[in-house]
Amino acid sequence: MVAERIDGKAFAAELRERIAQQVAALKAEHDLVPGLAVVLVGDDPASQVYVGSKGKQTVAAGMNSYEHRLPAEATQADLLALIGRLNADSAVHGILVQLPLPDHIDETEIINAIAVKKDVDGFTVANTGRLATGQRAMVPCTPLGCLMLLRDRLGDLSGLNAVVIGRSNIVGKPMAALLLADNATVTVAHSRSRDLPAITRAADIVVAAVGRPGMVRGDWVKPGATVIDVGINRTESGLVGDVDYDSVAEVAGAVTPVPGGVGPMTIACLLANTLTACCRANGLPDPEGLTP
Ligand SMILES: NC(=O)C1=CN([C@@H]2O[C@H](COP(=O)(O)OP(=O)(O)OC[C@H]3O[C@@H](n4cnc5c(N)ncnc54)[C@H](OP(=O)(O)O)[C@@H]3O)[C@@H](O)[C@H]2O)C=CC1
Ligand SMILES: Nc1nc(=O)c2c([nH]1)NC[C@@H]1CN(c3ccc(C(=O)N[C@@H](CCC(=O)O)C(=O)O)cc3)C=[N+]21
Repeated sequence: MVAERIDGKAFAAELRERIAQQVAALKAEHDLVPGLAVVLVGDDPASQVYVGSKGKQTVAAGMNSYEHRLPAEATQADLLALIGRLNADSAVHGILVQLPLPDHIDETEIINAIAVKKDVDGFTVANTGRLATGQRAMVPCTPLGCLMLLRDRLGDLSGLNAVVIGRSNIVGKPMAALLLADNATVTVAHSRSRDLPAITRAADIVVAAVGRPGMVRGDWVKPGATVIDVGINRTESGLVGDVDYDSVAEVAGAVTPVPGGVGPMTIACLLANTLTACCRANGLPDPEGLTP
């Protein structure tokens, strides 16, 4: 058996097309243009690439993009002042502070300074708590993108066994919260988990968000399972995920590639969240099909 290759790149392109149509309607009917501010501190090359493609795709969807690049030496006070200005700017509906931040910056304080309604990453403690308790939240982009791919392939997730490998605040934990809200039976594995291959072999859904190239292999996977690879690892042989694609594809029912899987969905969901934030800021209903 050869697994279906889940084409996240194509799915993301369709999603961006739908978003562009809804953005055009918002402009025509309400004279509103969603605005996304992206803050980048320092000159990390990977972050530069992401921020660049976020800006381009934001504009391509008909929204306004505001880029704020600060030097690596920027202080906590500089960043807090910038976020304060963006919070008060009515043209800005979404704010994203690219992570990681330099070591001298208190990341938690910066994230929680973002207005909850403009927190398009869903990283503030308020949105995290809202997601965990089933209240209307801004949902982190990467897990939201993974959920869309899973629902598209599997339909109703009720009762399925899902294993999330990784428990970070930005991927693993919100992924687990979304799967639980969709009535999956959720296991969260991490570096202290014992016998990970046995845990994943019981799963109908595996989401790997670890940062270890090729960790999940074919003999870790239940035949027919759906495997979502969040990992982005830069190696000598190029960009690879946390899943050993070739061996997993011999066993799984479907698997996302890297590149071309979850990554493009992350950026499309950032645009989705920016549109959602703009609608909510103006008392309009949530856009169709872009929220969980
Ligand atoms: N495609 C996309 O859009 C995105 C991709 N990424 C990528 O996803 C990956 C994960 O990112 P992120 O969540 O931020 O990473 P973190 O480093 O914050 O978290 C990694 C998690 O993996 C766990 N882990 C580490 N080693 C093992 C192991 N041997 N066995 C089991 N679990 C292990 C850690 O466990 P413990 O908690 O015990 O330390 C931790 O919970 C990275 O490759 C990152 O680049 C991230 C964001 C977006
Ligand atoms: N505040 C914040 N929010 C984030 O969402 C955030 C962040 N900080 N810091 C870094 C991580 C990582 N991340 C990715 C986005 C797109 C791709 C992506 O488009 N990847 C392409 C390949 C890109 C390439 O070739 O490098 C793909 O997988 O096909 C990957 C990773 C968002 N992150």
